Amino acid sequence: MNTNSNEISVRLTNIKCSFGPTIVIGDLSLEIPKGEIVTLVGPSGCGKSTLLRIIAGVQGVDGGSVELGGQVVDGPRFVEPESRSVGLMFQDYALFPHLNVRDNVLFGLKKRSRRDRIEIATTILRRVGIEHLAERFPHSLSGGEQQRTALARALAPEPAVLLMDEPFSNLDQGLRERVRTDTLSLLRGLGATVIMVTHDPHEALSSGDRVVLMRSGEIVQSADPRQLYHRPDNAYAADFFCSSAKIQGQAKDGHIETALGRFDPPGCEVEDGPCTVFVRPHALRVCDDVDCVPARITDRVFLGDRERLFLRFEGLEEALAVDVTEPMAVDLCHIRAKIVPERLLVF
Ligand SMILES: Nc1ncnc2c1ncn2[C@@H]1O[C@H](COP(=O)(O)OP(=O)(O)OP(=O)(O)O)[C@@H](O)[C@H]1O
Repeated sequence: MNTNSNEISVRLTNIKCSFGPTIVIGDLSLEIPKGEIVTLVGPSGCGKSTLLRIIAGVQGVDGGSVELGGQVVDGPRFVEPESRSVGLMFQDYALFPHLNVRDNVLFGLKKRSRRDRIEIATTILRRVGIEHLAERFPHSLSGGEQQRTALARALAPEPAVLLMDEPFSNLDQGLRERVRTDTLSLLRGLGATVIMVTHDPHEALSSGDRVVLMRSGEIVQSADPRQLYHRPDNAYAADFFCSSAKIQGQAKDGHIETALGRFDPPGCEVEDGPCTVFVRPHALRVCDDVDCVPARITDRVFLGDRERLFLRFEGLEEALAVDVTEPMAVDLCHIRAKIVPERLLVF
């Protein structure tokens, strides 16, 4: 796989797809450079899997065009899935139960000589770290080993783009994080172009070079994970990646007046008038400075490495969450806290 980032590996131009009267993808455009790992995230039914199926060629478009490696594969002309250089990896891995690990990997390499196929399979099994499992059958493998077998099978033909649909969701939490980290570092090392579907906001942020947030068949925002999290374009994107308390504000000359004080949030150009201020847990800090505001603790959730406190401030209906890492007395009822203005979001 190539890592020349100037080349576009996948180009979707104004694509549309409907099932009967239901528009599932409506006028969507997206470019993915070679070597980029993109996570596609959004609520259930927003069209993530349909988009993968369109790129794979198992679903056609009703309008627009799909290009892979500079070649049109759907739109004015249609290229069959088996003639597209696309690797697929599904949530359930779809391994062939009657074939051992090596033969599962060999399956996708039919067009080559037996000797070449064995050499390629051995190399990829080694890269993925399961060479020692080559003779084993899928039913005898752990979830993580099955995941690696499916990954090896998808990568063996050196596809121009690897499409992964919820590839880690079958693994339990502890294993999931480790397998995800290992898989992504392997894919980055190979310079693979990857589109990975997930419905998990944290997985999307931690896995993608770029995160594409979808809603109802459209792209809401496509950005670097940090930008998407810290500077979302709109309230939907802000809420998708982090729950926030919303407080009413009044904007005037770049300042925002709220029940918790007057702030100048950075990078926010809000028109004068009423606005909604999103207060995420990390936009609040427990402290004892003179400008801190007293609050009553209404609820606490112990999370191991931190504790989430819910604070009720005078003049605010909604409790605001804040995370603390220092142990707090269990009978503590009152506390003081203040806003970190640069972490506020205003819409
Ligand atoms: N073959 C089909 N015929 C009719 N409707 C379909 C078909 N495939 C998908 N849909 C509908 O298209 C919409 C998008 O489905 P899709 O599977 O792409 O969503 P998704 O974002 O991947 O959801 P999830 O996260 O739940 O898997 C859904 O409303 C689904 O019911």
